[in-house]
Amino acid sequence: MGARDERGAPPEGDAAVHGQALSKVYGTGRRLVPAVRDVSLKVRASEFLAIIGPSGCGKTTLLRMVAGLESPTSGTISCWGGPPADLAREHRVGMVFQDPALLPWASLRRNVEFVYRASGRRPDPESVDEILDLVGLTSLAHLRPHEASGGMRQRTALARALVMRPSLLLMDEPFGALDAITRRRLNGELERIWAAVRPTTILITHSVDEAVMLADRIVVMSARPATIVREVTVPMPRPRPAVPDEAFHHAVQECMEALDA
Ligand SMILES: Nc1ncnc2c1ncn2[C@@H]1O[C@H](COP(=O)(O)OP(=O)(O)OP(=O)(O)O)[C@@H](O)[C@H]1O
Repeated sequence: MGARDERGAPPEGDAAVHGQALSKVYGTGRRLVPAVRDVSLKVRASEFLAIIGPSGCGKTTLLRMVAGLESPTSGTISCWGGPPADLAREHRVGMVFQDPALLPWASLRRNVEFVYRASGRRPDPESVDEILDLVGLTSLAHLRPHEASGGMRQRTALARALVMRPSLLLMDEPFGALDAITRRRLNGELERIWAAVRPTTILITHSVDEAVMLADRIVVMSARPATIVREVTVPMPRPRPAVPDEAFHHAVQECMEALDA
């Protein structure tokens, strides 16, 4: 596999993320927990991939291997042709979790700026302004997390993940704790924000509708240990239609069938 180039584009013919025969078994001795089994997947640069599957099947484990936070028991994983940990070290990975984990004493803006400080850099005010504008927080950036709504806190988490323009955006149930109305609104906003930045993205979600609304391709996993049971391509144009169309319903149906199989 070739070396990465500076623009973040994968070398010709390579995937941005490439996992080959990935397996992960937790534990030792007689207390082994197989979490992921023989998963091979490629994610193209600027592709939006969603992962769905039964609760506890191993989705987070797979994402953690892509992030370089967990080593596979067997198989290989590379990001832009190198080890995932290299990408993380270069601050080219943005992550969003269900819990936004913001600093409670700092304003939303300072929470975004903190990403720079945590990586030993000075905050770039222009980039911070730009990302706050993109996530719709400009006029609310002075609030502290406890003064903000759940949706605002999750928008802040998204701004933190995107402010340093990562090559790779990894999201693990980012809207799982939000009410249905806020979640739906944020899905629409995420699609708009993502289209403006277009990082290579992997989203874990329990919502089939959310996966279809946002992703170019959906990987459906089996019960634990997670294996890929189906890949569903979502042929809908972007921006995605506000009202679900036939292609939407068809993709949802395909995912549901794969989950029920
Ligand atoms: N650090 C760990 N040590 C031991 N077992 C673990 C560890 N992390 C996860 N597991 C186990 O691996 C399995 C897969 O967990 P994982 O969190 O990857 O699943 P998931 O599909 O993301 O779950 P959910 O949908 O509920 O978020 C579970 O049985 C879990 O208990």
